[in-house]
Amino acid sequence: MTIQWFPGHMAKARREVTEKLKLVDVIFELVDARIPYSSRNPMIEEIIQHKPRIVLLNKADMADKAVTEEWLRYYRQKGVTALAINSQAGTGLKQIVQESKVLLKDKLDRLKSRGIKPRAIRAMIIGIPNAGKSTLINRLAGKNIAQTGNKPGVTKAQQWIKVGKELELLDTPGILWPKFEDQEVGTKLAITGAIKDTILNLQDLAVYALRFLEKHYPDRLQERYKLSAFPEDIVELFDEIGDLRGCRMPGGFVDYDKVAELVIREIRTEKLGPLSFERPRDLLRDEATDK
Ligand SMILES: Nc1nc2c(ncn2[C@@H]2O[C@H](COP(=O)(O)OP(=O)(O)OP(=O)(O)O)[C@@H](O)[C@H]2O)c(=O)[nH]1
Repeated sequence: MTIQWFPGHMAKARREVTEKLKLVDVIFELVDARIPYSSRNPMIEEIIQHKPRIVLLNKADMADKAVTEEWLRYYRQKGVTALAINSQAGTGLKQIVQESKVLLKDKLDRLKSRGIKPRAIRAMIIGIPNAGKSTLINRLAGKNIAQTGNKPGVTKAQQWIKVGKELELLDTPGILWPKFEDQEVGTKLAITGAIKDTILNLQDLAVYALRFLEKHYPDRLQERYKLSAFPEDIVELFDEIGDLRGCRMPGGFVDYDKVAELVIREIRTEKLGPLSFERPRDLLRDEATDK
């Protein structure tokens, strides 16, 4: 979905989420497991206040397993419940209900002690565009309710979706904006396909991605593009990939736009395997330098 996040739109999105907050016991904050930091709303804590929250690292099938484990540990250390899930295949979803019960145990016990009949836990999903909110809603509902893909959701009366006996989910998710004013965040969102009609230059994206792969996944890069060694100069790397894949302009020169497009497409379609573009240790380093 392409949303123009003007201040007015942000205020409206925030208002909508705040309104719905009153209806639920717990928030499911959906992020992209490949970029858990960049795919978050920068104001999420401020917006949801003290509402219990579970962070769902979605698209875990596309992320580096070992790095996802690091993220889970990172959240655990912060006292935040986090789960790795794949909404498309439906893996990890049972745990969402279990963890919600754990998180809300005190509240439910309190209600019970006051003689209030136990009721289902009420939840809503919040996330930035393309995080997989509709896919998750449909999976949890067990049928096609929310519209998936990259189109704006259809506005309709709010409904509760029953997820077994113990959970009720708002059928419309809360959509919030990412921290796109940060250039690196924008780049990662574009590489992972969260920003579709990118205003960022494709060659810039590919340069960033190739440098990142060189550093963190050198073997996969080498294998995919049959590189004998890593050239010092990024232009040479573009040349090698272009030569190998026949990305040429009419005169026979390497077409760098074509190389960039190819590299980004192959990353998005997992031709280089599952990749994670940020690690908690980068974040911890940033937090340390901020102080
Ligand atoms: N591989 C993989 N793809 C997923 C997963 N979850 C969602 N997707 C894909 O990600 C894309 C976006 O999913 P949506 O459910 O439309 O995302 P959304 O958050 O509702 O998006 P908006 O409507 O733009 O707010 C779709 O192409 C989904 O098929 C997942 O766990 N794994």
